[in-house]
Amino acid sequence: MASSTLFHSSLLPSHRRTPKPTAIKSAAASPSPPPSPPDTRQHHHRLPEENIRDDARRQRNGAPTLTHKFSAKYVPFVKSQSAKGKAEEWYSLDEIVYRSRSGGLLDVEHDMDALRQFDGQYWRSLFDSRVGKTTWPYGSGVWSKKEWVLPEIDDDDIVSAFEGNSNLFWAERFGKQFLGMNDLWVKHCGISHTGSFKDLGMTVLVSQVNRLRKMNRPVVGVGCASTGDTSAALSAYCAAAGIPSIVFLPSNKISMAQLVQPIANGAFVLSIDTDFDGCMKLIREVTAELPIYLANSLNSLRLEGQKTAAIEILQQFDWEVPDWVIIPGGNLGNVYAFYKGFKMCHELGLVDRVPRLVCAQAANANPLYQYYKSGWTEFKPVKASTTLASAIQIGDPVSIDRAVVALQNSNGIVEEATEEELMDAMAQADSTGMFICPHTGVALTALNKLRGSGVIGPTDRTVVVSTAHGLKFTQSKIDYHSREIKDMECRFANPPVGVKADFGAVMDVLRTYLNQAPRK
Ligand SMILES: Cc1ncc(COP(=O)(O)O)c(C=O)c1O
Ligand SMILES: N[C@@H](CCOP(=O)(O)O)C(=O)O
Repeated sequence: MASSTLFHSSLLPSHRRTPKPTAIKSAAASPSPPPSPPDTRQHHHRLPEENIRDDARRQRNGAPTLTHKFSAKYVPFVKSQSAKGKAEEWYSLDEIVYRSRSGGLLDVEHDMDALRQFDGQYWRSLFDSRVGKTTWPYGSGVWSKKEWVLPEIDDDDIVSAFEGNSNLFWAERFGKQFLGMNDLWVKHCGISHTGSFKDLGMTVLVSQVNRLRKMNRPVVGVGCASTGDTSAALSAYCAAAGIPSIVFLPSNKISMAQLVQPIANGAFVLSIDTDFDGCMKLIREVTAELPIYLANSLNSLRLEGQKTAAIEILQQFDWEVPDWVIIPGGNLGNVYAFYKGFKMCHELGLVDRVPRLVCAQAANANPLYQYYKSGWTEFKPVKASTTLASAIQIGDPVSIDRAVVALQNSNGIVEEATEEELMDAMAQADSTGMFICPHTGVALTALNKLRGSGVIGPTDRTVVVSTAHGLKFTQSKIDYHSREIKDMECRFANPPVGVKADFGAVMDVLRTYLNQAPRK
């Protein structure tokens, strides 16, 4: 599935458009510029054996020495952001560590003072200058923000499929017809190399593993537990770099399209007779014993890549902040990644606020929703029941604390969707030209409910994050359109009509159809 970049600013109401930034902060005010993108125009006489990495290397060698250094490190994740101070406990990103001394989560902390030496206009212009190029590694939507992601990694160590730069789709008809909205957008993170947003995080994690292996650190392979998308991304990026990957999958709980991805990419696939939470427990135990690097979002490196989708949304709106961003949640790393991306843009002066976040869960796997409804008083993991949104069938999310920070600091909301609601929402969206996954159906249901209650207004600029490609979940669509889902009316089913190979019979069904078909 090819990634595409569509900037729809010309479609926006004119009051929503802002002029493109032109100048960067004056040299006198800045100590020294961060790396700017290589000018590939000088290098169209590439030797036959050379490639884009060579172009980038040559460009670096000719560049003036940079006195300015950006850096990042692991620090313990703190729930109360106001309690954030100078962390006494920290780790280099070259260490293999997933938990703080007290057993809590870690976070990647950037040297914000160094980044702050450059103003928001500078960063906006730098990021904008890299969009749509093939320059290594900036052709990737993730690595086009390299200074904010993994500033210290050598470009040669990066493993990238030029992920990101995904389409921000103006859902004109869906918004108008089903929600009475005129400014609804769908960020298609699933139109990506392996068909989900996981590519954004995996390029970062596998690149860092590549670096660690070159440094002779003990990493024999990379492993994850998965509901199908993390495993697909992990196996593809590892295969590209020649690194062994090991995936733990709950048997019979992921789609066929997802299962075949790691198999085809040469991963060592374990199909385990448990659910995702059981696989997650096992991979944590295994990675504590063996030199297998943990690739789930418990590993905070992943979120550094995933946060770039938030930055990209702002960029695609010419750095205007949408009112709402709605994200389906399972293991709950992504909602925090979005928050982090928005917060960095705010703190570094690219935008003036963060949008309100909504996290949407399947009612059959809703521990965050229940926690939210309790007024954040009591978190209880649940036993997740079967849901057609199978990638978020998770009852004990590892990033629960991160999600709470993201929601509390963005005046956020948590919503839930029943099986019927999420499938109907998916079918309605598909009927307007999309082809979304059931998880995006969960997010659209949340939007529907918040529109219904008036919390989201008709003109609010709203972005729904679509997390995976619909082609990964065709069986659920087939079952819906065949009305073969137990206890579900399948109101918007559109089954094919069987007809004899006979002109009269074909004409009869066409006449009936044309008499009933809605006219525009
Ligand atoms: C397609 C899809 N959507 C949404 C999610 C939820 O993301 P997170 O686990 O970061 O909450 C996942 C994975 O969990 C997923 O694979
Ligand atoms: N949906 C995920 C579940 C695991 O999430 P992760 O972000 O912690 O890796 C998957 O596809 O496996």
